[in-house]
Amino acid sequence: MASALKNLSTYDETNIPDATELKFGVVVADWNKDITHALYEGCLETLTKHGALTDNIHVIQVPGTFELPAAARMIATRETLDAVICIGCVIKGETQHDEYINNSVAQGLVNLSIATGLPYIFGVLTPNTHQQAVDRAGGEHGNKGVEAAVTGIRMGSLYKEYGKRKKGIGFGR
Ligand SMILES: Nc1c(NC[C@H](O)[C@H](O)[C@H](O)CO)[nH]c(=O)[nH]c1=O
Ligand SMILES: CC(=O)[C@@H](O)COP(=O)(O)O
Repeated sequence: MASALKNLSTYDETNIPDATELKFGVVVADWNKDITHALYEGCLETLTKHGALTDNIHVIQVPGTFELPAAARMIATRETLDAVICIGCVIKGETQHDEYINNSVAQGLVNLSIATGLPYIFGVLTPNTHQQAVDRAGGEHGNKGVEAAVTGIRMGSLYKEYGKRKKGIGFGR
């Protein structure tokens, strides 16, 4: 459903687990900093609103959206996490460069999620114009960072419950 029809900041708050025990990685791209920092603020505010502790939110910055999967994997290797939220904004230019970035990052994060079991959240805007990005980074269509945080909490809670093998049974954490 288009963001114009479903505000990105609107969600059922009765269907959100408590995040107090959850640990998050948050990776933020520097490109389009005005947008990505607004997304990050929305994400952080939502995580803490639902109980996440700031000590359990590990934040790193990368040059661009294309670098999100690699950095997400790095932080997931260094820290014991329940979800990794990736934040970026790729604005269409004159060439197809945006498509290569967006498709690669989306596939890369899905591959990481499936291969490791740990949830990697695609908090990336892929607008045609800067205004479309503004509208989705706290503007008239809400904040994609809020949506990414809600997804991270829900998926992180599932991972904590179901994603880790019981000790002594097979591989994995
Ligand atoms: N044009 C945008 C980029 N481009 C940079 C790439 O993400 C990457 O850093 C570069 O290709 C080197 O690997 N990145 C964004 O996040 N947003 C853009 O609009
Ligand atoms: C999506 C991008 O990397 C963008 O800056 C590239 O712009 P262009 O396609 O005009 O080179």
